[in-house]
Amino acid sequence: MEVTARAPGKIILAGEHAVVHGSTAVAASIDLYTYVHLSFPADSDNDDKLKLHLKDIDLEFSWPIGRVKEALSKLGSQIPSSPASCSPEAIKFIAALVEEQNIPEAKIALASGVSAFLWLYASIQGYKPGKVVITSELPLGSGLGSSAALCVSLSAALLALTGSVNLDCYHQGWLMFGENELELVNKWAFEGEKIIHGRPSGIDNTVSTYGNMIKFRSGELTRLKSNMPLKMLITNTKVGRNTKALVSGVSERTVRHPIAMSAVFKAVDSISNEVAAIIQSPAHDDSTASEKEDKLGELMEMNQGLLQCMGVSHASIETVLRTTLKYKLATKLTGAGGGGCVLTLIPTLQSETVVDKVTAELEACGFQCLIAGIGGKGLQVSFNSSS
Ligand SMILES: Nc1ncnc2c1ncn2[C@@H]1O[C@H](COP(=O)(O)OP(=O)(O)OP(=O)(O)O)[C@@H](O)[C@H]1O
Ligand SMILES: C[C@@](O)(CCO)CC(=O)[O-]
Ligand SMILES: [Mg+2]
Repeated sequence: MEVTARAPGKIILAGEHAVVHGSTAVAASIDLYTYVHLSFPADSDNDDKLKLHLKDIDLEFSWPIGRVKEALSKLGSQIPSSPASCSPEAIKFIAALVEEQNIPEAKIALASGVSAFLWLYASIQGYKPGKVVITSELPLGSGLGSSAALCVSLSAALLALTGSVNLDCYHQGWLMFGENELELVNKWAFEGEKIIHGRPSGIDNTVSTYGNMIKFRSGELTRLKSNMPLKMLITNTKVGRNTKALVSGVSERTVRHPIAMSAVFKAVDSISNEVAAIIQSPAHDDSTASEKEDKLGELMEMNQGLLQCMGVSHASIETVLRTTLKYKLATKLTGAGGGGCVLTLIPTLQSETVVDKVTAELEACGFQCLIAGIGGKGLQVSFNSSS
């Protein structure tokens, strides 16, 4: 038995960080995916290992399944249908299993992803030998939700082979889960995100699971029906950063300045609600379409100012802002900030020459630009071994 699951990355149009503190945020999936392939050895193989291959990072891990069982079974068994948090005690046992693998120092950021893998695997599949191969089209640790795409695709592949999922409809070899299964995957993915992020709001795993465009507040999801074609230039500053550290930095600032920060979060909440309303409102002609784009651009600039207030901008992000401003284009960071990726709104009537010029100028600074499709499908699985 084998399965492949894929889950998309995301952009946040408004509300990152503030969403951790109860504000509304708006996010959309993008057409870059993380793929997880899960297979079990045949009984005749006599293979008693749990193997993890991070293919594009060129790292392979292997644990005797008895070793995983010895480390984790003292904590009692998990029930696949009841997502549970990884306790601090379990984190310690898992950290020991990861340490045994001697991840090279330059790739040590992957340790939290491998820990999330071990927790999700043992919780959903128990102590069964198996092999997981992961590939990703997303840049890791860059604000495009690589951690959530990993946790969603992994939880889905693991749950798909428990034999208790309903498959909803057929789409070019990729199948979609039913509503109850999506909810279960999303809950497990959130538990994985907790291991990687510390204190996630849940927006990244939710948009990766459900796809399209969503409004999210305090764990509540509202699906948005976009009435606006959106084109965003995504610039990867290639400055490495870590979502966990940035999220805890904002929390520390909130402890130091509770009243000021609460006003900032309230302003972000209003911006996100306005962004959601603009995206959903119909445009009757070209002029209302361009008015909507102007408003959206202005709200993105306002949100960026407030993110700077929270302390999550970065010199590289400011360089992107200055560069795009020369072409009168609105820009904000996306995801946790501190480097990573930045969004620039490209108005539908914008000439290609301007897009080419701004891209060339950004790439001359050493950044990497891409235009991704926005608002596509969320999680999908395939039982076809060739996909
Ligand atoms: N394909 C993958 N394989 C292994 N680990 C991964 C993979 N994708 C993500 N991770 C784990 O997630 C970490 C990056 O997560 P982080 O939340 O910091 O960034 P992000 O999710 O890309 O951005 P953001 O949370 O701002 O959207 C990596 O360092 C690694 O531990
Ligand atoms: C920074 C943050 O708001 C978004 C990261 O993509 C963290 C979270 O919501 O979990
Ligand atoms: Mg993340």
